[in-house]
Amino acid sequence: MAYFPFFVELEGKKCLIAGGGMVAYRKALVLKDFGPEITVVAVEMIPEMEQLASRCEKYMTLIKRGFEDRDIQEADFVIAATSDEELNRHISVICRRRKIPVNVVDVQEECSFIFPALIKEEDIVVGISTGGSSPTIAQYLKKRFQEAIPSGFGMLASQLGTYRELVKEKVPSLAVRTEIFKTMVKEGIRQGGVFTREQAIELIERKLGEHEQ
Ligand SMILES: C[C@@]1(CC(=O)O)C2=NC(=C\c3[nH]c(c(CCC(=O)O)c3CC(=O)O)Cc3[nH]c(c(CC(=O)O)c3CCC(=O)O)/C=C3\N/C(=C\2)[C@@H](CCC(=O)O)[C@]3(C)CC(=O)O)/[C@H]1CCC(=O)O
Ligand SMILES: NC(=O)c1ccc[n+]([C@@H]2O[C@H](COP(=O)([O-])OP(=O)(O)OC[C@H]3O[C@@H](n4cnc5c(N)ncnc54)[C@H](O)[C@@H]3O)[C@@H](O)[C@H]2O)c1
Repeated sequence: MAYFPFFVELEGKKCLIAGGGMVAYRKALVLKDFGPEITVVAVEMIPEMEQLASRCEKYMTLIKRGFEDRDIQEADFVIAATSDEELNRHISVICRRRKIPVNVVDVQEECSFIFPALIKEEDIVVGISTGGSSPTIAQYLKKRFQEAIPSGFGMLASQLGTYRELVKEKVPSLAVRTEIFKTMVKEGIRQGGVFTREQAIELIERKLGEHEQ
């Protein structure tokens, strides 16, 4: 059965990662761009994890010791990535019991959520999953989609996001608003990923004028 891609706000959420090896590090690296507070509990950390934590001091805490059940108490979601399979399974069981979403890296039956192959361009996020059938296909599609996304597209989306309130305020009709947003995207792409506020205001006036006639 296919998995549904909920897009969840992680900013300020508490993430616990058990394990401090390369697999745990890769998860921390991906997640940090989505703003959760990450706590890593592991007997040993690879230097990459230490460096990442010192770069993201405010959002990452490293605890060097063995995992203890109480570590999940505050967590909004958990990733089990230790080299101890038995422990990873145990973490999955106690999280599920408390309805805390849990991912056990590479062990689908112990996951309540799985990781997609991910493309992130600022606020544009593409998550590709095969429901676990073939992570290699997910990775292959990611490369293809990455090539298909024009450069600067994330920046353009963020920019257009800042005009949404303005358009909603000035343009009462949903149909005209939609037309304006479509024109902004088309023009933004043509202009290499930029659509200025002045152009937005000019476009709003023009479209309002056209629809008055
Ligand atoms: C997308 C990605 C994200 C990430 O890991 O962050 C991811 N796996 C990636 C790569 C990858 N993983 C594996 C290979 C080796 C080739 C192969 O086995 O196919 C490769 C490719 C490579 O490394 O070249 C091994 C593997 N993975 C799982 C199993 C268990 C099993 O099959 O039973 C085994 C066998 C272990 C063994 O044989 O022992 C299971 C899962 N892996 C998932 C995600 C979830 C389902 C995603 C989906 O729906 O497709 C799920 C269910 C759970 C989870 O981990 O969340 C990442 C792409 C990275 C990127 O973005 O570039
Ligand atoms: N490296 C890979 O590419 C890869 C790929 C797929 C699956 N895996 C699996 O994922 C797991 C992690 O891989 P890795 O390469 O990061 O391993 P690793 O050996 O580099 O790291 C394992 C981490 O688990 C920690 N750990 C072990 N027992 C612990 C405990 N009781 N409490 C807290 N922390 C504990 C260790 O301190 C270490 O930080 C392994 O089970 C591995 O088989 C690895």
